[in-house]
Formats: sequence, C-alpha cells, structure tokens
Amino acid sequence: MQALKEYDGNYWKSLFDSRIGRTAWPYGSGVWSKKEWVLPEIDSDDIVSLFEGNSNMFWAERYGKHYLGMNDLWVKNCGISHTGSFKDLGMTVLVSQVNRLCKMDSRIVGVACASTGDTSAALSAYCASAGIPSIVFLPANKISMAQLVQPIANGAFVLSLDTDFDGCMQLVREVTAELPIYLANSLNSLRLEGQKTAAIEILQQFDWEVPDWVIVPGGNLGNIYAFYKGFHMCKELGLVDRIPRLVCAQAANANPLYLHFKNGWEDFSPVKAKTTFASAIQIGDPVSIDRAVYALKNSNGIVEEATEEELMDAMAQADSTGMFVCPHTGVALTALVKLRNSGVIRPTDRTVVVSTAHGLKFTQSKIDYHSKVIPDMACSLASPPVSVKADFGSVMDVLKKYLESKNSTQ
Ligand SMILES: Cc1ncc(COP(=O)(O)O)c(C=O)c1O
Ligand SMILES: N[C@@H](CCOP(=O)(O)O)C(=O)O
Repeated sequence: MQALKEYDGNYWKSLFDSRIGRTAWPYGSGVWSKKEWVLPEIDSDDIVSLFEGNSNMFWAERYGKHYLGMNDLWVKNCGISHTGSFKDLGMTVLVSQVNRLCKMDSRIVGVACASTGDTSAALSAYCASAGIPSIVFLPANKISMAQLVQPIANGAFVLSLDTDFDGCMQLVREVTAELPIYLANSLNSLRLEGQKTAAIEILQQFDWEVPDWVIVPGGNLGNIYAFYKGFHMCKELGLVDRIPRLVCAQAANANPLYLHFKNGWEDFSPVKAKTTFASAIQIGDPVSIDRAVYALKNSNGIVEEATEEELMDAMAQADSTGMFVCPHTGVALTALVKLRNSGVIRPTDRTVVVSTAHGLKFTQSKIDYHSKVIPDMACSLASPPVSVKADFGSVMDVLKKYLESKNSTQ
C-alpha cells in the first residue's frame, strides 16, 4: 500500500480506465488491467489469462421496479466468464504464480483443490491452458453435471469422494501438507487478490460512484472478504471516499455465518451443511470465517439467509424478467427481498447483487422447479411447456386460452 500511495486516486482511475477494451497483453483482462494492485512483480509473459473479468453490470430494471419498487438495482454478472463463475478472477492469479514458480524450477508437481464445482472448473481450465497438472477433490453426487464435466474435459485428475465439501477440504489440506502439490483454494490469498478486482470493476462501471449496498452469496467466505478488500483499497488509495455496506447471503441449509451474526459474533460453530439447490455454497465449516467477519464488521455489514423455497422462487422471478441466474444468485436476491421488505434497503438505494455463476451450470434445479417435482415446494412460478397435438385447431385452442388468461391478469 505504501508503494501504491505514491500515486493519487486520479492516477489510478485514469490508468484503469485507459485499459478497458484494449487487447494489449495482459491488460485486456479485467484482473490484469489492475496488475499493479494484484501481483505487481510478475513478468507479463508468465501470466496465464483467459481474459477473465470485465463482466457486465446488468441494470435489473424490470425485476427491480416490478418486484421491489426499486429503480437503481444492478446485477454484476460475474458468472459470464470463461468457466462460468467468478472463480476465474482468482484462478488466473494463482495459476500464473504457479506457472512462474514452475519456470523457476520449484518442486511443484501439480495444483489441487477441494471444490463444490466452480473452483475445480476454473483450476482445471487455467492449468490445462498452461500445461500444469491439476487434481480436484469433489464430494460425490453433490455437484451439478455441468460442473463435473468441466474438470473431466479439461484433463484434471478427478477424485470423487464419499464425503461432503468440508471433508474434501480437510483431505486436500492434509495431502498438500505431505506432497509438493500447491493448494488452490481461497485460503491461498493469491485467489483473493484476483477476486477483489470485481469490486474495483463495480466502482469503475459506476464512473467511480459508490453504490449503497453490495450483496454477495457466501460459502467458503473468501469472496465476501475479497469484495471488502477491493472496496477498501479504493478508499485507502483515494479513488473513492467511502465503501458500500456489504451483505453476505447464505442458504438456510448451510448457514454457519448467519448463525454467528445472529449470535452477535460470539463463539463461531461450524455446522453440518444440508443439501441445498445452491449446491456450490453447501459448506458448513468455511475456511475464511475470520476474514468474512472482519469484512462485515468493517463495512457495517449484514448476513441474511434463504430457505430452499425462497431461493428457488427468487431465481424464477429473476429469470422471468430476462435473467438466467444460478441458485446462489437466488440466495442473494432473497436477501435483497428481505432487506427491502424490512425497510433496511430503501427503494432509492443503489444496490448491486453479485451473480456468482452462470445459470446454465445449474439447469437441473430449474428443470425440477418448472416441472413442479420438488417435494414440499409449491413452485408457484413454474412455467412448464404445454404438450399439444400438432394440428391447427388444437394449437389455436391452447393459444386462445393462453391469451385470455394473459388479458385477465393484466
Ligand atoms: C457459484 C458460487 N457462488 C458463491 C460461492 C461462495 O463463494 P465463497 O466460497 O468465496 O464464499 C461459491 C463458492 O463457494 C460459488 O461457487
Ligand atoms: N464454491 C467453491 C467452494 C470452494 O471455494 P474456494 O473459493 O474457497 O476455493 C467451489 O466452487 O469449489
């Protein structure tokens, strides 16, 4: 920070702004366009980048107005990325550093992570791109098919383990302590250095105006800290004069941070995470708990939770206004709905919901919802396809009925 402070806020803003939309290596990446703040000493030739970052900020106009009476609601689409989640932002930094170490003749024989699906997808893609072996520890039958096929296709060594994510995390920590395998989970701060650029990008996309709220779904809890760090650096280095209030949103079935918050931050206890449609945050013993608490305390932050029905309905509502979000974004949207209903978030507050993965990775949850096959869930926004005989009369009949029902609800 001392070295960065030699330049003022306006210098950094102009430098970062001048790199948007450029192809000059490696600055076309949203992460590496902030190289001086991320990993300044790395040689650009050692960087392994898939042009991550620079994800769009979607003005959720219809969703905001229709469901929440809000006009200044935004969704930061971090899932529109090479491997379909925000994990690319951190993985480019970690794998670049490993690449550099390998060239320096380090003893590293591979890179490993435990994963609920997205970290493993990012790790295997970046490693495959650099020719570095990757090993992924996955909880058997607890991640989506789309996520599972990513490391398989990218040639990672895939271990499917009869445990949950927390069990995989424990094992990978033990194994990497014994073997010269580099640990790629977010307890490695290189990951957070990349992930924090999403916060800087949000400010940049608002022409360096600070939003009132940023809502982030949390599991292993590296990302909520990364957002805090990005915002905090911008304030410390004079790019902005305040930081947004942060909200961390958890699934009620995997809510150790929420319970800790409700308990006045007294005595943290891990939980046994139960099955949730937001499977990438099915985590009971988050490795970055201390960092997350620090981030929330220093941003006047809040923790909220979402039941399965709430998160699935929120996802369906968002989709019905043109988005195609993942269930984790449904968790974050539920937090927004609750905080709006209780008046904590006001109708005019500029609010950003962080969408962490692409909805296409979680299509089975949408299929189950729209087929109304989820036990004990009304699936009230289900919109299943209508089977109809392929003749003119039958098609006209169903269409007339559909148009009449539309008229009566308008
Ligand atoms: C799609 C998605 N959303 C949210 C999260 C939560 O991020 P973090 O583990 O950094 O809290 C994860 C991973 O845990 C994820 O894969
Ligand atoms: N959701 C994550 C869980 C582990 O994440 P990490 O960021 O702590 O490495 C995943 O996709 O695996």
